[in-house]
Amino acid sequence: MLSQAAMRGRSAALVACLSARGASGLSAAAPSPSLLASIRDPTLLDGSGFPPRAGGGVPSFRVEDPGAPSSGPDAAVADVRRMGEGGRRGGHRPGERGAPGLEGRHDRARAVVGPVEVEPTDRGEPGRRRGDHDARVRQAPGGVARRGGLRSLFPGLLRGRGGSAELGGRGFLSPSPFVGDDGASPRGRIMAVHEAVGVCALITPWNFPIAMITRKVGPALAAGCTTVVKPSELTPLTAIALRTLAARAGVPEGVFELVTADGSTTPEVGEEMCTSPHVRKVSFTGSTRVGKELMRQCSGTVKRLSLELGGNAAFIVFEDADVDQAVDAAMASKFRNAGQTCVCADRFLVHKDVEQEFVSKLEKKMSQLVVGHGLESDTTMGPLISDLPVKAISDKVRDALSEGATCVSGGKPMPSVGPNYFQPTLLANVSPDSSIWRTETFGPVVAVSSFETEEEAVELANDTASGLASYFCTRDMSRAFRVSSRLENGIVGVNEGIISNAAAPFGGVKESGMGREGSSMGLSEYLETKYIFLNT
Ligand SMILES: NC(=O)c1ccc[n+]([C@@H]2O[C@H](COP(=O)([O-])OP(=O)(O)OC[C@H]3O[C@@H](n4cnc5c(N)ncnc54)[C@H](O)[C@@H]3O)[C@@H](O)[C@H]2O)c1
Ligand SMILES: O=CCCC(=O)O
Repeated sequence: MLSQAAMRGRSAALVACLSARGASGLSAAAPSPSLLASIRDPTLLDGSGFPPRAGGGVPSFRVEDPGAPSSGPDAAVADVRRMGEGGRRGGHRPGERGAPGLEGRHDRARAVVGPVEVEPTDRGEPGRRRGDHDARVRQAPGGVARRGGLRSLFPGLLRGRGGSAELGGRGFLSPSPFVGDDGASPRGRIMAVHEAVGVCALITPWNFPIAMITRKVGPALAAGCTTVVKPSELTPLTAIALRTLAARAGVPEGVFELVTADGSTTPEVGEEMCTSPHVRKVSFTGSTRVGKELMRQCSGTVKRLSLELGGNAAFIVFEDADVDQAVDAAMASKFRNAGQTCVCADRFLVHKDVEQEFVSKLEKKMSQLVVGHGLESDTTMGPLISDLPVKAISDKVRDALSEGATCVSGGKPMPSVGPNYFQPTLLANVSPDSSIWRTETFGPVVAVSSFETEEEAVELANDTASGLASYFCTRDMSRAFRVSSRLENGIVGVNEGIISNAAAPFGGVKESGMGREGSSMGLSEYLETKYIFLNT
């Protein structure tokens, strides 16, 4: 077990080491002018509370507002040189645990308000608003309410495990007598203690830029670990704002560090994190392709590894389903974040007896979606993250149609709204061999295929390498249990499309990854168990 001081040293060493390569390898994030103009509190991005080190030739990279009507003129970018700039000192008593420290501080209001103003522009999704009756579609459960839940959950769990503010999770787990194989009387005590894993490198995606960080940093800090976060190059601003708020709330330096990198330098930073002997754990959320590469890189130093990877969720509507309820669940699951959610329903399997009713009711609901910029008050579906997925999804839709699918609605980009928008799209008669069925879509396309028997539906749902989430709708309780246990997924939603919750274990099986986030299992990912035999 590393002492806290040693962990701090190592965390600092890691950051220094990354930073030493910074002149060539690290970049600073700078918002595009239109993005900067829409951020109500730019001081969240300027590093107040922990002054950035002077330039040092660190290059900057542009961060675009995905919802902007066009990319806009390439005017001078603001100087928001940031992070990853070396060898900071600082103390992290595990009892203090930075992220929970956000609670109850005078900064709390800003902690809630600030990133909301950054996040819709950083990644484009509309936020939840007061009196919002469309919240199930509009909401970001990666959004602020759940982030609050994640922050407060882990310290509570830690206390529940016998840890305390002072012990920092190192409370003894029920000592028990040691009895030898010969059955002789006890000759000692078996004890087990939880200890922090150590320095954790955390790599996160763009689609929920705050929640994907707090899901990792929250339990890591609660366990007494120190962290270095590398956010997506597409959404570094929310991470910077979060780090600024953490510093303002009193999280010591060296405990929650941030390294920003652009697309070209990211692999180098990732490799450093995965191969450094100082890093004891890597937790990655992102694509299966990158996750597999990081897993390979981590093998050299046998790191603890958590992988939250891609999905391709099936959504089954059985003949006994309440079709209205199924349509609501489908809307919530599919159109959250414009379909850019790892647990979004992708493959809709609908029993042939209710297919027509389901498709026509879903089409009607989809026609009510309002597509636009996330900061506009009536928007219920925002943009895709860039024009690359617009092109990829257009190609998949075109291929599906050429393979016999029919386009019930949508099917096209929306250049009049902006370069990154795609119509909410409903395809019927989709072949299970088409690429839109076989690979994660990450966009607002409902692909429907029909089935006749439960056996067939389960087989089609499981016929994929991914195993993150699946959903099904039924009014038959026996079927609910039977099908839940047969689906090869880490998460199953029954008659419900939104399944994320801070208190629930979130994660996948098969090629969707390993480990869980949220719940007490999310905390265990950052704790080692040490067995101590005390001969009495
Ligand atoms: N299972 C989950 O909980 C979960 C949650 C959110 C997103 N996802 C998945 O993430 C994907 C979308 O996110 P994305 O496009 O940001 O994924 P991505 O894999 O492209 O990027 C994720 C992160 O990895 C970094 N990265 C990319 N190449 C790297 C490399 N060679 N070394 C180190 N880091 C590298 C990126 O900069 C980013 O920070 C989807 O597949 C989605 O399903 C999964
Ligand atoms: O994109 C994946 C994470 C979203 C969620 O927590 O539901």
